[in-house]
Amino acid sequence: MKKVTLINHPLVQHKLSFIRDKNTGSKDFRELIEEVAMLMCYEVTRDMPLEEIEIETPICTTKAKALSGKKVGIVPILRAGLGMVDGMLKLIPAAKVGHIGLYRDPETLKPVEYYCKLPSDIGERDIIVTDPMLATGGSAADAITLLKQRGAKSIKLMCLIAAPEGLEYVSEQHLDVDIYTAAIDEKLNDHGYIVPGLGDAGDRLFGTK
Ligand SMILES: O=P(O)(O)OC[C@H]1O[C@H](OP(=O)(O)OP(=O)(O)O)[C@H](O)[C@@H]1O
Ligand SMILES: O=c1cc[nH]c(=O)[nH]1
Ligand SMILES: [Mg+2]
Repeated sequence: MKKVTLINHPLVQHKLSFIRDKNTGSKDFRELIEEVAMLMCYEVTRDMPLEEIEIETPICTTKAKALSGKKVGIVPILRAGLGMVDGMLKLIPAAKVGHIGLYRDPETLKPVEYYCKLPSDIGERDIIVTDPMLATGGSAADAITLLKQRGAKSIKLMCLIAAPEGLEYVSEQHLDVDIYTAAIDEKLNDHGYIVPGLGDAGDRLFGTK
């Protein structure tokens, strides 16, 4: 199994509690997801390569560090993954954003694809797939398969809450993908929702319930 990293920074955990709370409305829910995504992005990009450059401070010339030109692609799984994009773009403004539209059929719980638009140089980018919820893992696994079919070679998955079932499924299907999550919850219920979870992330973000 590839690495699963639990991001248990106190700020992330604190904000996640308010995200889970059913009394948190859409405005606060959106803002908190954006903030947590930014904090998580800091960890997910920890292995970005650096190179040495020369700069001039007001005092003298010195060697300094800069990101070594490795390009990043952020790929949210629509809809809910969109909520994590702006926070990440604040830290990596040069990243390009691809979109994969999937919804989970409520009867079969299988993902259904309805949209895909990716940067043309996807194979040269470090891809971070975002989706707050990793439940059965079907949506994330299909999105990653699609990315690989389109040429992506370096892929990480970033979610907020993962069920053990989803972690196992994605890890089995994609041995080469590291997964980052802020929580590993107990289980799925009979409708495929994460317990305790946060409910339906897309509906809470966009007020569609
Ligand atoms: O791991 P899985 O069992 O596949 O479930 C997780 C998926 O379900 C949710 O999306 P949903 O189908 O509700 O679409 P939405 O984001 O448009 O609401 C969620 O955002 C994930 O994409
Ligand atoms: O708990 C869950 C499971 C799938 N999708 C969600 O939005 N929430
Ligand atoms: Mg939804």
